[in-house]
Amino acid sequence: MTEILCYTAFRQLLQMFLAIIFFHISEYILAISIHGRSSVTLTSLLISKNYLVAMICSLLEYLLEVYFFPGLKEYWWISNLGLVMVVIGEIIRKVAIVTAGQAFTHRIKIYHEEHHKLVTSGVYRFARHPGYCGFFIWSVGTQIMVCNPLSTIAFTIVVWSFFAKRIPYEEFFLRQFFGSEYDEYARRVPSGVPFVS
Ligand SMILES: C[S@@+](CC[C@H](N)C(=O)[O-])C[C@H]1O[C@@H](n2cnc3c(N)ncnc32)[C@H](O)[C@@H]1O
Repeated sequence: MTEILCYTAFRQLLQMFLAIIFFHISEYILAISIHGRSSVTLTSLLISKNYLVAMICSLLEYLLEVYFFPGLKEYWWISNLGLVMVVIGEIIRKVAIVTAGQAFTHRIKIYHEEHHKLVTSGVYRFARHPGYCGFFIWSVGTQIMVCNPLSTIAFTIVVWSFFAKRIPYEEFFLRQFFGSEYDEYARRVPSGVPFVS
């Protein structure tokens, strides 16, 4: 039992830490390579206080469950499904960042800059918010990967609610910037986040 527990905990926690480290460092490096070092701050690491609290809660849940209910962590098909979600979510998000290029800023633009063009090509042909779609899949995937039932539900609700508010706010400005071009784009392409129109 100790052996299984050690192997399971070691592998799942290692996968989670690697996923998190890779996500944040690649996000920062991409931001620097697209916008230049002088325009990028540490906020591009995307590590907020709320995010840290969520990750610490998920780690606590993991440690408590691996101790009290070790059997819960042995559903490897569920854990591997989470791993697949992490990889797919990461790919979708990074492809979105590269496709949008300079248009992809971590802070929502509220003033139209001349070089800001509407991106509707590549992955933006299939979803208006592939970056958010990718993050949603990635974040929920991290919790499925470590077989954390409570955090899976909590992450789904919290991340979904965050995007359900952020998307209309972001689109309010996109409609101001691009007018009917954005209306027409929004009519034909889904948001990419479930149940957000
Ligand atoms: C964090 S990025 C997220 C982009 C997009 N919502 C996504 O999930 O891929 C936010 C910035 O992207 C810009 N943006 C969002 N969709 C865009 C599009 N289709 N074309 C150009 N800029 C876009 C917004 O103006 C905002 O400043």
